Amino acid sequence: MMIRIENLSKTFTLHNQGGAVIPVMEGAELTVEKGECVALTGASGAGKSTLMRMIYGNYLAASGHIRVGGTDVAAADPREILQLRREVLGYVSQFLRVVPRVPVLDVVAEPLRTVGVPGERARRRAEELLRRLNVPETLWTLSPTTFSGGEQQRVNIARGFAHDYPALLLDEPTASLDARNRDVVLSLIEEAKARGAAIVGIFHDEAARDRVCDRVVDVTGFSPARAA
Ligand SMILES: Nc1ncnc2c1ncn2[C@@H]1O[C@H](COP(=O)(O)OP(=O)(O)OP(=O)(O)O)[C@@H](O)[C@H]1O
Repeated sequence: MMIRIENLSKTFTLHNQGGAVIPVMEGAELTVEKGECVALTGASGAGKSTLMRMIYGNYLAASGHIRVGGTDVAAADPREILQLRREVLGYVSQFLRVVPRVPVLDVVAEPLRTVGVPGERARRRAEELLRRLNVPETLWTLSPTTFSGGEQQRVNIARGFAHDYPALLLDEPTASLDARNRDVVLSLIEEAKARGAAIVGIFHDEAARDRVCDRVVDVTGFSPARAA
């Protein structure tokens, strides 16, 4: 088991609405084995993004456990969460957070450098991913600030797959990609599974979901309304 969520609950406190406390999740349970990819489903507002943010440690849990490898994210301090994100838990978001003036090659190689991979090897891995994702070589030395949406997304994916994270969160990884690059991303996901990564993702692209996901979990089942 790589990711195990136990009896997880979440409330939001609306400070601008008299401190109203809204329960959004209750008693959530989810286990993702090594090499398994689980898709979160449920209508808009059901809580897919909230669950992903909780696993990544962005949102605090009201109670319960979120075990990723040997760390309980629900109880970890910020330093432990940062270490987990560097080494164990990757997150491919929908959008690249562009750092001004950092060239594409460094953006992609950075997660590898952070875990101690030597410069030359990190650069070769970055080049390999950029080539596979059809990012033209003429762009590699530029900052992605001015890139198109699809180009930025491909840089983002290359960065997210540079280090072989044991656990991965994918937020609509094929959104805004053409058929050819969509296929490359699905292959990267399949390769990550084959080397044993545990993956949780949101896939609105149903054909993509059917191809790479082993299981679908509807987060509607985690909503407190059901228990009430
Ligand atoms: N920071 C927040 N403060 C208050 N309420 C929030 C916050 N984030 C999410 N919510 C509420 O929690 C519920 C779940 O939202 P979430 O974004 O997780 O849904 P989702 O399933 O990802 O939806 P979508 O498919 O539209 O992205 C919604 O009712 C939303 O309004």
